[in-house]
Amino acid sequence: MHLITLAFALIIPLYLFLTQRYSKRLKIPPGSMGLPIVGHTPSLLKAMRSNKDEEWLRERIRKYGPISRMSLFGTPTVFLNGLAANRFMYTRDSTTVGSHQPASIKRICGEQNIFELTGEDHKRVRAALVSFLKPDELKKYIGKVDKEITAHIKNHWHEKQEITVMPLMKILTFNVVCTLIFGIEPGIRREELVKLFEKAMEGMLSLPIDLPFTRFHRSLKASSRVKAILHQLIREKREALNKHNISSNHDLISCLISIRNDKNVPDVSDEEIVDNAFTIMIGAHDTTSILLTFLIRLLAKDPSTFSHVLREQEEIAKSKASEELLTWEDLAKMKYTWKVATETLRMHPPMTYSFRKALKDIEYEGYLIPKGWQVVWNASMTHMDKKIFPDPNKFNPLRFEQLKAPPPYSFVAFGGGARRCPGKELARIETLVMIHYLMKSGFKWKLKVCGEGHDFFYRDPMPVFNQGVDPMDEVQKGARLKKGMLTAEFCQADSRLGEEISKMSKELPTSLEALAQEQSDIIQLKED
Ligand code: HEM
Repeated sequence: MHLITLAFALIIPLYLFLTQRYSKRLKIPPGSMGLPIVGHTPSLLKAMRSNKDEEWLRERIRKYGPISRMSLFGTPTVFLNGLAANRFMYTRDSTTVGSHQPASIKRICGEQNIFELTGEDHKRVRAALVSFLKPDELKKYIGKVDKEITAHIKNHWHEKQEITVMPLMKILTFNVVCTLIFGIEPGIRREELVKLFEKAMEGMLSLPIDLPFTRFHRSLKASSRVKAILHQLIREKREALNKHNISSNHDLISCLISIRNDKNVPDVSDEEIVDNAFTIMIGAHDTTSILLTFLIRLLAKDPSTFSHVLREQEEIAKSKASEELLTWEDLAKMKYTWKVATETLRMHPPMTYSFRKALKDIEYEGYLIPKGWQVVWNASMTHMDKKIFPDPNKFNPLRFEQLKAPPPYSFVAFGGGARRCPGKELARIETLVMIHYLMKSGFKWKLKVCGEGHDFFYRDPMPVFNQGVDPMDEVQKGARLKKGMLTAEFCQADSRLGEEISKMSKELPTSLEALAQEQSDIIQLKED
C-alpha cells in the first residue's frame, strides 16, 4: 500500500511536469522579418562593408536580447549570441542541426561542398580531407611550404622599400594551396585560377539573383570556369596515377581520387572532389592570408612583441645550416610566435559568421527555432567579451600563456564541434614558416600612410583592408626610412585597384609576380 502511494506521489508530479512542458506553446524569438523579400540582408551587408556589423548586431541584442528572429539571404533566420549559444550550436548532433550556407555560397561552391553535407556524407568526405590535412601527413609537406615561402620572400620582399601586404599574402597562400591541394605548378593555369577565385569570392554573400549585372552572376560564371578546370585536372591526375607518374600523396586531389571504400570503389565522387577542392581553396587561402596580414600589422605596432618573436626565431635559425629547410620539430619550438598568431585571431578572426539549419523544431532558452529555419551566429563576438578576455581591445599574446585556458567555445576562430576547421594545422604551418623567414631575413617594417579614416578594414564577407591605417609619426613627418627597412602598406587588392591598373595599362600583367609588382608600383606612382 505504501509502495502504491509512493508511486503515485512520484508519477503524478512527473506526469504534470512533462505534459505542462510540452503543451506549453513555445514562442518564436522576438524581432521582425524586415523588408519584403530582401529582409535584413542589405542592412547587414551594408554594416559589414563599413565594419559596423558587430555594432549592428549589438543594437539588435540591446533591442531583443541574445536570441532574435530576422530574415537573411531570403530565409527566415534566428540569430543567437554569446558563449551559451556557441556551445549550444557546436554541440548539436547532426539530426538536429544541419550545416547550411546562404544560397549564394551553396550555388557558388556547389551542392556537394562540405558545408552542405550532413550525416554520413559529411563524415565520409571530412574523413577523406582529414586523411590529407592531419598533422602526421602534413609533416611531410613542410619542405614544400618552406620552398614556396622562401621563393616568395626572395621575389616580393627583398630589395623593396615598400610592399602591399594583403595582395602579397593572398598570392603566397594561393601558391601554397595550389601546390598542396591541386598539385599545380606555377604557370598559366595558376594565373588563370587566381583571377577566377578572386571573382568567385566577390559574390559569396550576396542576394542570389542571377542576372547579368549582379555580383552573384559574375561569381557564378567564374566558379563554373574553375570547376571545368578542376574536372580536367582530375582526368589528368587519374591518368598520371594509373601510369604511376605521381603517387597518391602528391596533393589533396590525388589523395581523394585514390581513396577507396571496402568495396574497392572510389569513396569520394568527382563532383565531391571538385566542389570541395574549390571550397577548400577559398577557405584556405583567404583565411590564412588575412591572419598573416593582421599579424604583420600587429607586429609593426608592438615593438616588444616583435622583439620577443624575433628572439624565438633567431634561436631556431641559429640551430640550422643556412639552406636547411624547417622541420616539424622546429615549428614545435615556435610556441610564442603561435601565441601571437592566436591573439591576432582572437582580435581579428577571418571568419566570424556560422550558418546552420534547424532539421527539427528546436527549443533554445524558452524559444522555438522552427524546423527549416536558418540559424546564424557571430561566434567570435565572445572574443571581445571582457568577462572571458579581460581588456579585450588590448593586443596581449601573454593571455594565452597563462595557465587558465579560456572556457570551451569562447575562442572559436577555428569553429568548434564536429565541424571545427580541419585546416588549422596547415594554417599554423604556413603562418610560422612565413614569420620565421621574415625575421630570419632581417626585415623590420612600419605601416605606411596611404589613406584616411579610422576603420582600416571592412568585411566583404572576409576582411578587406582600406588604404591607409594607423599613421606612424616618423613616416608622416617624412623621416627617412633606414636602409633595408620595409614599409608595410595595407592596401586593398580589390576591383577599384584593378580598374586603376587597367586604366594605366591596357594589358594586364600576365604573371602573378608581375601582378604583385604592378600593385605596389601603382601605389608608388600615386604617391609621386
Ligand atoms: C587562419 C586560417 C583559418 C581559419 C581562421 C579558419 C576558420 C574556419 C572556421 C571558423 C570553420 C568552421 C565554420 C563553421 O562552423 O561554420 C572552418 C571550417 C573549415 N575549414 Fe577552415 N580556417 C582556416 C584555414 C583553413 C585551411 C588552411 C583549410 C584547408 C586546407 C580549411 C578548411 C576548412 C574546411 C574544409 C572546413 C569545413 C569543415 C566541416 O564542415 O567539417 N580551413 N574553418
